[in-house]
Amino acid sequence: MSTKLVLVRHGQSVWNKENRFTGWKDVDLTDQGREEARKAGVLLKEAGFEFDVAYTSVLKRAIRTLWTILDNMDQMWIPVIRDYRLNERHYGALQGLNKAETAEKYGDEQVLIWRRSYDTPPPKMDRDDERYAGNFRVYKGLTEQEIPLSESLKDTVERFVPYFESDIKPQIAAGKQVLICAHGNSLRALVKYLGDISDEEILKLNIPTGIPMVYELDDNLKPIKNYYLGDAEEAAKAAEAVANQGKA
Ligand SMILES: O=C(O)[C@H](O)COP(=O)(O)O
Repeated sequence: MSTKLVLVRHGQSVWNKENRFTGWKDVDLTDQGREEARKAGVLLKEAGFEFDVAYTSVLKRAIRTLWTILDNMDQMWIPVIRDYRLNERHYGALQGLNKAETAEKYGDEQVLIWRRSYDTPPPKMDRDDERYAGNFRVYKGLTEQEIPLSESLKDTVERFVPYFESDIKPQIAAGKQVLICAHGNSLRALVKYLGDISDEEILKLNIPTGIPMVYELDDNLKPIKNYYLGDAEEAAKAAEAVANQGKA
């Protein structure tokens, strides 16, 4: 028997459009992002998905994408769990900077390391920075250790995977159809873990906005196969465009 798990990166956000490092900044979707979310909902509905529970981050670009998907599937009634552990990887002091301009200043190679290396985090944000997540009510219940100043993908794996194991995996194991709506790098963290992808290989993975990614899992919840719903060529092109965002 195979179980399906669906992952969706939020639709295009305002800072995706402006090509700025976003991380934990709570920016909303653009009109294009809303349209991507609508299309994702239609694709999932047409493919016959019936979700039992959905998980998302505490960032509005992912939450609104999830709402839009469920609205278009007429499944807004299912339980939705928001948790900061699904948040985007924290981009540290880079948050807010333009990616191409940062590449002009520091070089494509350095920006690739900050964006895609497994264990090199971007430069840290200071705790007295107004952007520090501890200043926002949504994160008030977290300890200082839980509020990142910057994260590598490895740090994001260490934040997200234990939550996946303790909270999401038991639902899948119980036969529930689960939808996860999150972010480019928090989903890369999960994909790395699910597929046991090496630290080197994960560098090449870029996840496009708003395209549902379906995982078929075996009884041990190991992936049998995974694919994007809809036009595969369009998904590949969109992933390539994400890869190029960090070039001068
Ligand atoms: O946080 C961000 O800027 C994006 O959501 C993901 O960015 P990346 O593709 O540059 O890692």
